[in-house]
Amino acid sequence: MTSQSIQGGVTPTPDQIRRAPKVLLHDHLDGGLRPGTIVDLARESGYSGLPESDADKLGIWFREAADSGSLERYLETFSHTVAVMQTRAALVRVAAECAEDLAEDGVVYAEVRYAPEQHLDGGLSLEEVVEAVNEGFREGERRARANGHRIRVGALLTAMRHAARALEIAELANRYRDSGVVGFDIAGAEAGHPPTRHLDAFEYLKRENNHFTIHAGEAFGLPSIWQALQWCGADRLGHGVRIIDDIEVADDGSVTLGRLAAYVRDKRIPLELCPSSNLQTGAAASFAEHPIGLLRRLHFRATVNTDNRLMSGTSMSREFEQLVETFGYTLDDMQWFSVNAMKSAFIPFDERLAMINDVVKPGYAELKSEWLFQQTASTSGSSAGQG
Ligand SMILES: O=c1[nH]cnc2c1ncn2[C@H]1C[C@H](O)[C@@H](CO)O1
Ligand SMILES: [Zn+2]
Repeated sequence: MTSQSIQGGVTPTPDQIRRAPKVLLHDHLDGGLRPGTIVDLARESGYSGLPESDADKLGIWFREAADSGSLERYLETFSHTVAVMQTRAALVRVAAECAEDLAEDGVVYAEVRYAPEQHLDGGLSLEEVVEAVNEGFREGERRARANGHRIRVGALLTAMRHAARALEIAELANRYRDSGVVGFDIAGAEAGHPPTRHLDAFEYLKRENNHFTIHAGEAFGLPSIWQALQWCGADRLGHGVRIIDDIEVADDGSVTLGRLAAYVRDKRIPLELCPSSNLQTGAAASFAEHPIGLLRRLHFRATVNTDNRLMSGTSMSREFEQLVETFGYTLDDMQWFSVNAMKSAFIPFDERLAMINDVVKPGYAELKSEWLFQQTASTSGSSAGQG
């Protein structure tokens, strides 16, 4: 049953959280496979390295193995998902199911990322990888629509920061920018792999007026965020959660921002926050202690994301359920995060605006009106009883 929170907003039920229009900017294709699909694809391709052959047990294995407190060990689990994503058919299936699963969870717009260079072992070219994933996303969008859900999915092409193919992948992203690819990213182990090693790729994208985000401020702190913004020119920060290291909260509750934190807030740099993932890699100790609470209060351009649904056993709804439970967030807070994310998307301004005005805001208005009607019904019910 819906209730009214102390802030005066409406505290959403789990069902309302699922139905609320959500916007996702940070989700890895190879971190979101259905366990049953991994088992199927391993059987079809002859991959014998899976730690479990039963889908339920495999799902648990991923969550536990990723729960190590270290980003490096978390990333090791991707060897199994990447291993079964080496053919055109596998990529189409995984991408289609990704779009379907997100739509089923009430996501209306998503940017899903993957590293094309990790899907070449079966003989595909970089172009064939991108085209297979695009085809899968379009198929998933169609199937979602047939099931009464509308979603738009754009791809972000990731380059691995320990490798040396960033410029090549940036060029690929640019070539497909009008065909399903909306931007570029770098990911992988952060410590020891500064983003400035890939300056040529970022400078190329800037010259092309293209968009990119950089994983920064997750396993490594402020220097990584500073480089991503001030040397590389990132439009958004993948995680960026360690910006908290530049924010001081005094005993009396007063807050002082350092120069970098002030810059991030003043320039409205979007933070792609991924709370559950951060708990697993050790970037935060608990939901209650996660910096998202403070960053939201201080009006940073904070967004809520899944990162890797398989490894964290999560979804957008689950992330929001925990935020609602921990911080008492209301439908207004959910709308604020969703509008923030939509404003920060890499699609053109007019399309972002249309999503905000025609999809996101009406969706929340409808959920809030459900609450109003429930209130009216219960009030008139009780007065009828009294009268
Ligand atoms: O949270 C992350 N930080 C850094 N790298 C990550 C994270 N989640 C996934 N990756 C890596 C592993 C994947 O194979 C790759 C492309 O999606 O991106
Ligand atoms: Zn990530």
